[in-house]
Amino acid sequence: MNKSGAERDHHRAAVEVSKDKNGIDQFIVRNPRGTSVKVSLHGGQVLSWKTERGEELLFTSSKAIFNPPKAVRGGIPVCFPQFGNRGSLEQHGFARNKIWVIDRNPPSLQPNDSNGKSYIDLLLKPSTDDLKIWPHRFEFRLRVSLTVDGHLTMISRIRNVNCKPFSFSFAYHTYFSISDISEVRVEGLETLDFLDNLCQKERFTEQGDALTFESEVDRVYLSSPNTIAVLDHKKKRTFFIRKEGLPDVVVWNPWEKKSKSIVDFGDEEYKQMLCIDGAAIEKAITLKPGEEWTGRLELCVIPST
Ligand SMILES: O=P(O)(O)OC[C@H]1O[C@@H](O)[C@H](O)[C@@H](O)[C@@H]1O
Repeated sequence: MNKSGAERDHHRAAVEVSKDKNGIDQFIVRNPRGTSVKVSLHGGQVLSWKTERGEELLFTSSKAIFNPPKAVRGGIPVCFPQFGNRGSLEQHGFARNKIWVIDRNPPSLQPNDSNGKSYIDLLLKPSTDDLKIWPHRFEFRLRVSLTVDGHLTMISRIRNVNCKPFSFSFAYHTYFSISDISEVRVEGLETLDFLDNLCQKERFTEQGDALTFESEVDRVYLSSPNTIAVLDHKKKRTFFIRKEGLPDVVVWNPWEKKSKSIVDFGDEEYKQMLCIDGAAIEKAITLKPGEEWTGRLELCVIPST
């Protein structure tokens, strides 16, 4: 067996397949230290990211509805080809509400991406019904991988396989699990401009301090640095979000009143979650025929004092 074949088998051996209660395949990608990521074919959604001690790093609502084709409240659903209600499609686009397929013969990783990673590739292509509401042929390859040190990387490659250009927006809608929203601060968004979804998407400028939370927040920060940190004082851990090809960052917490209006979300659960999404929203991505776009997100968590 040549090296790349052996390497591939190693990656495959690290992936376990199971079915959710609706019979839809989900995959658990493990690294040698026991860190794991669970990915569902439903929505191409990451549902869980656990440390070697079994600690869950992503939030999923206790009221989440596992009823395809609806996306599950939590984890990391992918918003494509539209973010939010900025367009004529359903909220956050259709990708999160589709059944994806697994690619059993994925192309090999870039040399700098292959070091000790276990990974899985999911694919989405538009159905005839999708083409009626969004008439653009695309191929979406989502690679979810885990390094030996437990870093979770998601790489989306979207290719235009049509004969005319199309444009889209995109977000990795990441629900971080936190101790308490009042104990958390976000660094990396200071002094940036943002569009406030709570004020008709009006543009404001953030002040010089790290973000802390004391009421509902629903914002798109523009042209952000490529590293953002979420510091959780009570849990004594910090999430680092590193992104490429994703200039914007969404910050969302529904707070008390909005939480009560979301059916698949507990009244008090806003305290234990914070969505920080690597995204491309303000300036739509346009692909000419044959062109491909890549959006990369790397998440890691480190203990802090
Ligand atoms: O309930 P959904 O469709 O998953 O969206 C949740 C939230 O997602 C956020 O990203 C949006 O900025 C919010 O406006 C929205 O309420």
